[in-house]
Amino acid sequence: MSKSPQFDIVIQEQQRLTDVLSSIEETARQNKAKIANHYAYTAELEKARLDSVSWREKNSLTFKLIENDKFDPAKYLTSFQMIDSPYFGVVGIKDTDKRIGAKEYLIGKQGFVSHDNRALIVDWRKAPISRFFYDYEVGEEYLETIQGKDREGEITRRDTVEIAKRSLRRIESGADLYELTGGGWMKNDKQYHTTTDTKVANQDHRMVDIVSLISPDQFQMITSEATDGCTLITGGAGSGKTVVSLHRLSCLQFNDPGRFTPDRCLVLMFNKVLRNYVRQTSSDLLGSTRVDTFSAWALSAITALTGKVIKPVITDTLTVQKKSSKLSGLLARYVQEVQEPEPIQDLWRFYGQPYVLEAMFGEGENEKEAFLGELRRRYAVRSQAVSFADVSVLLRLCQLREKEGPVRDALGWYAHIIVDEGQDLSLLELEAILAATDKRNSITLSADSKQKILSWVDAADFDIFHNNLREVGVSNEALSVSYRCPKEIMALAARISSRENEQVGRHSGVLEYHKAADEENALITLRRLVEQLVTEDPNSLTAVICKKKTDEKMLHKALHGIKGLHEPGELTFEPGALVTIAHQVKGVEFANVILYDPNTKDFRKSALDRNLLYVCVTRACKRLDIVYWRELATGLV
Ligand SMILES: Nc1ncnc2c1ncn2[C@@H]1O[C@H](COP(=O)(O)OP(=O)(O)OP(=O)(O)O)[C@@H](O)[C@H]1O
Repeated sequence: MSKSPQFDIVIQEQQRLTDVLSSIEETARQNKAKIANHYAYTAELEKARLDSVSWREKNSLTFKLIENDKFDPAKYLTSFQMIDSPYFGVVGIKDTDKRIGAKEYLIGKQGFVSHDNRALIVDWRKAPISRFFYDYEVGEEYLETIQGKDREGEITRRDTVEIAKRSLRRIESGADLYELTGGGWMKNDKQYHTTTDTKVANQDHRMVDIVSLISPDQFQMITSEATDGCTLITGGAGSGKTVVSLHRLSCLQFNDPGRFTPDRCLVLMFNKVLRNYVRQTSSDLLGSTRVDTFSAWALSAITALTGKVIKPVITDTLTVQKKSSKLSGLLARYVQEVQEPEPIQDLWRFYGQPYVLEAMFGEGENEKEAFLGELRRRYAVRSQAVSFADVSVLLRLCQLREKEGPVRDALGWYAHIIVDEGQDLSLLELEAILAATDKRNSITLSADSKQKILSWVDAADFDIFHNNLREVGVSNEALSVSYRCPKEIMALAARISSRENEQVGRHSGVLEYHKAADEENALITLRRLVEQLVTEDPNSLTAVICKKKTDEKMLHKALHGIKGLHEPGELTFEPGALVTIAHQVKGVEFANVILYDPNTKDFRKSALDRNLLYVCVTRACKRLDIVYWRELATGLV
């Protein structure tokens, strides 16, 4: 039997892991014993107090119990949760200070101090030390201030290790990759390992954390000291805006837990699909912090402000008018001039003001009259029929009416809010979010103007809000490398978006066009492709994306019976294949995307359609297939 080769680095790292694991176990054992001793002593004191007949002795024992409780080891001995995968990074330094000299740090998702008081693992959020890992290359000289002292030296090592179920699986060291395979440890050249590879291996296609992969510019944004005011993160599709925002909040919570408690933090996502996509990772990074859609949060904020539970009806023909930025200033004027105690009646009266009607309809006298008539009817019958478009107006109105100060979950409350996909929020929505933060207005806002896809939101709103943010302070950060899509797909995306500075992806993938003679043949091609992709790699996830809801149903029928095809309805991120529409996929990603029939009628030359096309093609992590039978939309040819 041939023996697998022995690599020194693997032997050393295995030994290190064994030492760290036994130290973690010994520390846990000793901590448990300390806690048990403490409780035994407490029980002894309590019994003695109960048995005592002298009040003087009872008092003395009560005092002892109070003192004893102050030193309860359970309060300060936090248990180490990451034993299966205790660290992911090894960084070596050679410090010019001889007392420090050569030293290696292990970087993990939780810090660990052993029973004999050695800091064995450093939490990745402890910036001064973890910066050695994230910010420097091997051979680079560093100059850092750590605990008030300037430190100089050279980085001697920067390796990434993968440990699963307490065993070492992989080491990336410089250009070398050591990997445990079925046949033992192998050494290969390092290849670009995408987060999709991790998803395929885990058979779970929701967002994965990137702590071991964070780039230097991402690390700077994540650990930025600007904790007050707004941090605006811009960047093209797949540049890491969402993951950077989530990791940034995780850092804030770690470094200032008293201020950024989970109940004072909020993460707002574009839609339910994106919320479900990030939830697992966000709860690992952010604990019980609420992650929700804007609408769900806004409804609960209205309840917090008014005590009313609102159930919006979906259809509203006046969405564009109700999302108009002009309403923002008019709400402030109305609140000054009119008093109306019932919140929804207040909303109908607001819309009925002449200056509001003017702003909503301009010269359109007939529309004004019709709307006014409807408002009078609603006011008379005390109608509660609020639409989704009314929600942000109502929320802002309730916030402006509130005079008492902070209201939990609704006004002046949050220490930090993350807003993802900010370009698709209206001015009123953005203002409501800002008003929900406390005096320090701490927000991370991510946005990409080339991914604005909602027709009822005015593109100028985001710029107005950005301009207004100057009052609370705004720092602008830009991400420029796309991590999601392969080169070929990014080159196509850059053509669609006409984005000159779009940096092409770092890895290669597949981009293929499949022209069919007619719809029937296009469906045959589609079926063949889906079958092929699902069979070739049953652990990956393929999304078939079309423009219209009616096509979604038709495609589902055409693919019926394929093994691994997801049921229609809410998207899940299990392996297999799914059919969805373009508007659902913003913010999420799939290993393979098949874009079905992106023709010139469905994707016209308008900016919105171009943006939607850009969103569709940039969802693909490995492979993009375009199946078509009509004239291809501009940008795709
Ligand atoms: N430094 C990195 N190294 C490797 N992968 C990364 C890195 N940063 C982000 N990624 C991966 O790139 C993908 C895109 O990240 P993310 O969804 O945060 O981008 P985004 O800018 O929000 O994209 P979009 O605008 O399309 O929503 C994810 O799979 C993420 O895990």
